[in-house]
Amino acid sequence: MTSQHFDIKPVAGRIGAEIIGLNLSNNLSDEVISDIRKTLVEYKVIFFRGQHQLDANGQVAFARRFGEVTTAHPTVPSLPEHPEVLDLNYSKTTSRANSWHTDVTFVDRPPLGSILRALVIPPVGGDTIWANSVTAYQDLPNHLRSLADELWAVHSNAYDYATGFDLPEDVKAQRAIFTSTVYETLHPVVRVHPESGERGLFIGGFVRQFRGLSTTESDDILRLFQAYVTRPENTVRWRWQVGDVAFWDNRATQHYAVADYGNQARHVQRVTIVGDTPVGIDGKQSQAIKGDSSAYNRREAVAV
Ligand SMILES: O=C(O)CCC(=O)C(=O)O
Ligand SMILES: [Fe+2]
Repeated sequence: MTSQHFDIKPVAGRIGAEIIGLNLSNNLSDEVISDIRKTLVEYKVIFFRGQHQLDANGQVAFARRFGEVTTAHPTVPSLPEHPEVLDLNYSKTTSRANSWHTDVTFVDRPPLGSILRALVIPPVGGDTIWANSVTAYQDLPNHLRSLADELWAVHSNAYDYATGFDLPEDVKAQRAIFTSTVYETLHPVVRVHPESGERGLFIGGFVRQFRGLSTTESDDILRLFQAYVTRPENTVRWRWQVGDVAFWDNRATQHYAVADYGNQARHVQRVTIVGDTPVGIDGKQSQAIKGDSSAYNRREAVAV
C-alpha cells in the first residue's frame, strides 16, 4: 500500500505502520480517509505522531468518518460533554487493561476499531502492544488450522468488572445494570475479515469456552492458540508520546496495555467505531446467546 496523500512507515515486520504527513484536526478529503482505511486494513494498527491540535471534538469527528461511533458506557467514565469519548485516566485507578484481548467481543457486533489519543504518558513505560491475528492463523500448522477452522467460541462479559474508575452517579447506575447482565455471543474462531477477506483467529480475553469441548480442553486449546497470536513476531509495541494517536482494527488484532509504570500518571482517551457481525469461513454469522447487544452498541461500550 502506498498513498499519494501521506507516507507509510512500517514499525514492525508483520503489524503496525506510522502514517506521516497528516494533521488529523484538518478536514480530510474522502480520498485521504479511504487511503487511511486501506492502510488500517493492511497494517492492522496505524499510528500518527504529534497530533497536538487534535482535541476530543476532532477525535470524534475523525472517528465518524469510518462509521457510527459508540456512545456512553457502563464501566468507564466518558467526558461529560462528549459521551463518545472514553476518558481512560489510569492515574486515578488501579485498573489496567493488561491482559490480551480484542475489545467487547461478548456482543454480536464487536467494534470495528478504536482510536486512542495520548494526553499524559509516563517518562518510561505504559506502552501498548498489538498482535496480528491473521499472521497468527497463518503460523498455525495445518492440523491446528483445521481444528481452528471447525471451532466456535462462546465469548462472555461474565468476569471481574472491578475497574476502579471513579464513576459519576449516572454511570454507576449503568454499571450496576451492565454487571448484572450477562452478554454472551457465539463467534467463529476463524473470522473472515469483511474488507480484506483475510482469515484470522478471532479469540482473546473474553472467550469463555469453545463449543462442544470441556472447560479443561477448552482452556488448553485457547492457551495454545493465544500463544500463536501473542508470539513476538506477530506483535508491535508502541512507545507513546503525548500527542500520539493509535487506530486499531479490532477485527484482526488483540492488544495489551503494559502496566509497568507504577503510580505515575497515564491518561488516554478512546473513541470506538461500531463494527459488523463476524462471519466464519463457512459463511455463518455470529449469534447472540444472552443479552441485548443491539442496546449495548447503541448506548454502551466498555474499555477493555
Ligand atoms: O490504555 C491503552 O493503551 C489501551 C487500553 C485498552 O485496552 C483499550 O482502550 O481498549
Ligand atoms: Fe482494549
